Amino acid sequence: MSMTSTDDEIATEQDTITAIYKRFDALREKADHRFSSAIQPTQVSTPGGKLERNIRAQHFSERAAQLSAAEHGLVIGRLDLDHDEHFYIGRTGLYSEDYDPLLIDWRAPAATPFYRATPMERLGVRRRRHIHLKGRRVVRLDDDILAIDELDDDERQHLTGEAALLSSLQSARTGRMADIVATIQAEQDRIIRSELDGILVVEGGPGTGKTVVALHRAAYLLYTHRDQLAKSGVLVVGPNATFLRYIDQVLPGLGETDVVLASMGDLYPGVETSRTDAPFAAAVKGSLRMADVLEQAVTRHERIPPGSLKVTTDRDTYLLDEETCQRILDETRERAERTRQPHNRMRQFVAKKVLNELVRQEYERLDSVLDGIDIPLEADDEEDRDLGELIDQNALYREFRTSPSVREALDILWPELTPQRVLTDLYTDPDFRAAVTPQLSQAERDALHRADATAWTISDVPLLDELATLVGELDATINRAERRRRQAEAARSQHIEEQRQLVHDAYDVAMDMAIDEEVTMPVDASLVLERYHDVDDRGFLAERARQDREWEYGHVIVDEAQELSPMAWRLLVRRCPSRSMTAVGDIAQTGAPDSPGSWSEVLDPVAPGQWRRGQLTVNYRTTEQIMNVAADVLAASGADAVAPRSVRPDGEKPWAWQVTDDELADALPGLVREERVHLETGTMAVLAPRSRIDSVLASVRHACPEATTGDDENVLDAPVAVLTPAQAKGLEFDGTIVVAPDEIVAGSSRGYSDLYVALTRPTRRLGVVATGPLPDGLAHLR
Ligand SMILES: Nc1ncnc2c1ncn2[C@@H]1O[C@H](COP(=O)(O)OP(=O)(O)OP(=O)(O)O)[C@@H](O)[C@H]1O
Repeated sequence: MSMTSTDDEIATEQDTITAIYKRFDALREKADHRFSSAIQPTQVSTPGGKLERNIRAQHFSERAAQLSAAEHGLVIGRLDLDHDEHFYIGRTGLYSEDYDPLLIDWRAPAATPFYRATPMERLGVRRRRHIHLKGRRVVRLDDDILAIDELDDDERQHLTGEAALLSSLQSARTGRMADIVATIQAEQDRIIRSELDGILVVEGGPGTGKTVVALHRAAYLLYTHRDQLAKSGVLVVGPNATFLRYIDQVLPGLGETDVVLASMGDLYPGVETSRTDAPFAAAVKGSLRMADVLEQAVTRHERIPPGSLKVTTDRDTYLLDEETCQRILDETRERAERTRQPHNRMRQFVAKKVLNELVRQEYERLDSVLDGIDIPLEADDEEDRDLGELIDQNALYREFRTSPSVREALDILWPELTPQRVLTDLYTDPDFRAAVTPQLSQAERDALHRADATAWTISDVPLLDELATLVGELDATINRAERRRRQAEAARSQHIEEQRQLVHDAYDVAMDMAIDEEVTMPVDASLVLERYHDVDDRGFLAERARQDREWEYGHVIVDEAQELSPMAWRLLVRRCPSRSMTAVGDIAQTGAPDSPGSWSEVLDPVAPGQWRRGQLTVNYRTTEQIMNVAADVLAASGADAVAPRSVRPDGEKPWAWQVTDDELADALPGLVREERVHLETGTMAVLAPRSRIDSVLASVRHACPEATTGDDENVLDAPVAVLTPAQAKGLEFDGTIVVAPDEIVAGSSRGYSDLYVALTRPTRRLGVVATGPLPDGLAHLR
């Protein structure tokens, strides 16, 4: 076996690749064709016929999209096994016309050795070959020979080892994250294929692939647990909109579309925000104590007015004294607790109690008027023959129920609440706030104050969501939903026969699809039915999930998870009660001053005993030279964490430049120009403390007029991005200049973490421009 990619070998592989693409084209054409015929107007008007058409249209459009996503770099490599067997690994699985496997999907169990086999643990692999394609042309082969004992000396000298990985890491960045299916490393593969259940916390320093691995895990889980996840979808939560744009091509590129990408500010339907609070206010809002505060804030709206509550109707005026009100509230709360009903749901119950009381009082009044008639004490007493004959009790109830005065009384005792209203009261009314926050200090209480209560922030989203579960839907919404449910129920029973027919049809469609795609596994008809049945009414899964606060996802992936507050975790667990989650993060990169110091602090309260850890130890982004600088800063910060080891020895020397404050504006354009010359085509960022962003942008624009800041949604496409370290979190650039590192450190109690984040963004070149003393750890750069 030879390890060099001779022209002969390339030519041989080219023949195979050409044959695979030929088959691929045929399948793609078939999917396109099936899609076109599925969307043809049809004569069939039965529900079964429409269903079949919908299923076909959506299925084949998805299949066509999946195939189209797989076209670029369709074949990843080849595994040569013991006993002269071999097969090809690709972005999707393909069968020949005779049902022989042509290409194994990278997520299939059979592909695992491609990522995990090592010379020490060969897993039956003799050679792993990475096939590099340009379009459909084979341009290079990189071989890892694992059966080293069988090699002669000459062959050993040609060992290419990690050539494929290194060439991928050294390529210039585009401003968008790319997939890594060709070069997933063994420790990453273990995390990607880790079981679905429970919360997997993936820890790892900067650049260890936490984000990219989490996204490949989503693709793997959707492939492996399709039946479970296709119905419920996967939610990926990232820190901000720029980050989501940075990663949004990865999953579609892997053929997966049933994924919702959102930041915390998007997770409460109807409120979309990227506004942040001051760090102290954010810390108070994120604290677990807010769960109690919100509960008290809701209870506080259930009020007993001092004195008596007066109800005036056309008939008379009635008084509900304090004792009666108290009894009604006590009984309601007791029932709410027993039946676990939210506040708004109990309003009907309160109304019933109030009406009973009014009817009782009316009977009493009539008793005195109709002297001599035997009046019962309880209005709903069935024994009440004499009075019952005189009064239409139902009419009396109706009369009270529709009285504006009764409604007003109810609004005092048990008002209908919205999450927005409760939070507004908490933020704007100091007396209300003081009453419901006995567990907060005065400073914490004051931090909650806000003049414009509806200027919702990211930290408000978990609070609104928590309140939504405490108050429940409004009556009107419930009634609407109830009406809809009843109509649907009626429609369902009417069409029971048609429904049976649908299942029948779905089964036929499922079988057809199995045959069309030459898959040997039968497709599950009930899954087909569930997945596509209401396509017409409610749109695709991701859209439906995004709009529904009560949607329960099959799996949730959380990036930069170290930044999430305990209240945010409570929201996420509500979105995924099964707690099947992947949380990736690095405590050493935490920016928020009060954020948790350990994973157990945040996860034990929401998922005790249900979470486990995975570790990534190797940095694939940053060169060794740059990582050494970052590691010094990490050590100087006194953090326990150890910086990850870099696999890239190919780096250029980081530099530091000292200027005075006055010189900075003049110096920056020259430095930026020089860096861009070094980088040639690569991407670049200038990272600065928030207070300097405007002035830095102004001077960078002298060198590069298209430079822009993190507030611009096109920042990832700009040749130079001017960002704060917080905005740069999770992103990467070929070159980075860090401005005023001492101010970044002094900016918050987590300033060293921010500097560590800033220093670990570049893939190739790092420069530091200081206007003050260089912080510990950077001193020797000068
Ligand atoms: N196996 C791999 N093959 C090729 N590239 C890889 C591999 N693993 C990681 N990378 C690349 O390394 C870079 C860093 O990955 P990623 O952003 O996922 O790291 P991270 O751990 O999330 O970093 P940070 O915590 O700093 O945001 C990305 O460009 C990613 O594509």
